[in-house]
Amino acid sequence: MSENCNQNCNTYSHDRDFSSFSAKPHELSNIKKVVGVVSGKGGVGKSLVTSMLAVTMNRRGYKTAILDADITGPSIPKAFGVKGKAVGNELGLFPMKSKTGIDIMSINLLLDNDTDPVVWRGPIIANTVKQFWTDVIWSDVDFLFIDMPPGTGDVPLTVFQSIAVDGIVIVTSPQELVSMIVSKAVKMAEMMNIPIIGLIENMSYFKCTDCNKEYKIFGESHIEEIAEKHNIDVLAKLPIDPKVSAACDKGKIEFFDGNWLDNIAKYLVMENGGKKMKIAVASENGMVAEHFGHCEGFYIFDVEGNQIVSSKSIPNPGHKPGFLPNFLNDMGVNVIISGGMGGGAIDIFNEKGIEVITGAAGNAQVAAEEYLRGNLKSTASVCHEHQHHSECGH
Ligand SMILES: Nc1ncnc2c1ncn2[C@@H]1O[C@H](COP(=O)(O)OP(=O)(O)OP(=O)(O)O)[C@@H](O)[C@H]1O
Repeated sequence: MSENCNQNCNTYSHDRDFSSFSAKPHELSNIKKVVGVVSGKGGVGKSLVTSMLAVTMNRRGYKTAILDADITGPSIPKAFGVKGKAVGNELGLFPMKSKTGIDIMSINLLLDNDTDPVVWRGPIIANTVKQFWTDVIWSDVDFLFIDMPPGTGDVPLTVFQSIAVDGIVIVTSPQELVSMIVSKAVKMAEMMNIPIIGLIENMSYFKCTDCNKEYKIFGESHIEEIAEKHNIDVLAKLPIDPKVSAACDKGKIEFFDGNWLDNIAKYLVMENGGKKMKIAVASENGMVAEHFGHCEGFYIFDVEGNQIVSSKSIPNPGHKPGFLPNFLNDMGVNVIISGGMGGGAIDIFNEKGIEVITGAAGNAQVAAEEYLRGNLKSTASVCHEHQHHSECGH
């Protein structure tokens, strides 16, 4: 890790230097950035945030992976619906792939029975995590997210000593204890000289779907004051969302709908120097089309380093159920922007790991540029057949 960095620099751009860590990654691994997700105490949604971060970056076209270091409470495979046993050969152990291509390694993918409890002592747990780093072949990973063991005790400390983590995200919930818990996590990061990317407050509020009112179920948040005290950023506030917990329970976290992690995604993209991606905009006379399925054509914008470097316009090849999302996926599109879109098309895009932005309007290129600046948020609006006479691309 760079000598120039201290915990206050709030950046995690480091040259990969593994010399000061006790464990080296597998020689066939190629990992660009390692982001640890920590919590001062259990049950605040650390695993959920880890999963959503990996999904969010995967949707942006990055190769992402999750190392489930929460050995005694491994919940990542279940959230992704990944079952079975990870395989290995004489070279090493291979992670298992989620439906949208996220690499996952977890103790639950090695146990005979995933309901077997892991009743190991701290050093064995820490050693297992170390092996997930040294013995697993993580090939061509842009972002490896580590779901850290909960708390700030011996096990996470040993893991941090072993693995070259580029930065950590601290997950909290809005409770009285938070100030103390965050302080502990910050101190741990300081001791290890690991940059803190920022704070994520989970279960921040609950939004009533009938009246749209927000209720602070766990009380008022003090996250801003806490963040200011430690000179770190609040990157996201996640609501309590029954759809999210249902998605976890059904193994479908990859298909969550929500843009709560856009800020942190933007930050990670910038820190990675931007990247190549393709944005498609459903268009009508150069403007964002109101209805995806029956749009005139698509602008395809090639992006490098967060800038549009080229664009082309292609006619709509025809509207058949399910056809267009697959067509755009085959073109390597990572993001689709439209006015409205049918639920069926949104589901297929989500399954393919393509980010969907609906509710956009105005000039097509400006919409793509606004997306890149982080200013274009999806309204998540779904067209229904009766509203648009089946024109939204079901
Ligand atoms: N914002 C949320 N909305 C709805 N459900 C949530 C939310 N956050 C977490 N949950 C649910 O709460 C449970 C605990 O979350 P999770 O496993 O992510 O916590 P954790 O901090 O990793 O726990 P531990 O530290 O014990 O491993 C899960 O069932 C998850 O689906």
